[in-house]
Amino acid sequence: MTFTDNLRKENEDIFQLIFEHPFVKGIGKGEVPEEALAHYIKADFEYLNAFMRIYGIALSKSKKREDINYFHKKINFILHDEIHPHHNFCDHIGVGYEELQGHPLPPTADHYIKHMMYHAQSGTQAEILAALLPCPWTYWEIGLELMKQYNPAKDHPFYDWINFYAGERSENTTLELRRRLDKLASEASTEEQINMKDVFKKSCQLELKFWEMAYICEEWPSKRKVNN
Ligand SMILES: Cc1ncc(C[n+]2csc(CCO)c2C)c(N)n1
Repeated sequence: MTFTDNLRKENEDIFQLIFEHPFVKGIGKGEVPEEALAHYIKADFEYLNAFMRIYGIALSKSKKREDINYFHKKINFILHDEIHPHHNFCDHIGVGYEELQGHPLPPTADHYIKHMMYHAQSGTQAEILAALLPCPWTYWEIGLELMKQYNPAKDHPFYDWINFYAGERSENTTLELRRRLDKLASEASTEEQINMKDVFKKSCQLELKFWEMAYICEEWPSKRKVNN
């Protein structure tokens, strides 16, 4: 069993909670409240910006040309392809993508981004990849799960979203990141491996909390909101 096989096994409970989350199930059923979709896009646009910056930090810590090329390509993929699923949600609610950009981050998205950013700034390449991997991995498996359970037809409102994440490129992103993390783990000390496991688990937990954040339209507390 590889290091990342073990990571997956140790976090089976969180993966299941993600598949069972009402937002995720709602994508499968084609029924997600409009406010939840808008809240998700507002936070996720900023999340993608942060993700690219973190790839940029990983790039700046790379010694090999091949690694520099890898992170460069991954930034490009987010810029030009990862936005398609966002457009699917925006089109469904009839709101322009630009309207949902530049909003402040709700608490959970802020926490998730700062968690990744902390490990990117202070950690080894292995630690950075451990923080990033749950992002593509949980989405790929969500895509597969929704495909299996709902087998959406072309007229399903989230056909594009589900097909994007169940597809080959989503699989390749996950498998490539796993391969890289497995290699780094094989060269890491036991202490470093324990740290990588903790970082990976926290990102899985924050993936779950991100869905919940969007579903409940989580906001920072303020007097105005408490009073009315
Ligand atoms: C909270 C959150 N988690 C994961 C994704 C999906 N995602 C974002 S960037 C990327 C590519 C990684 O190379 C993938 C799969 C998302 N949109 N939002």
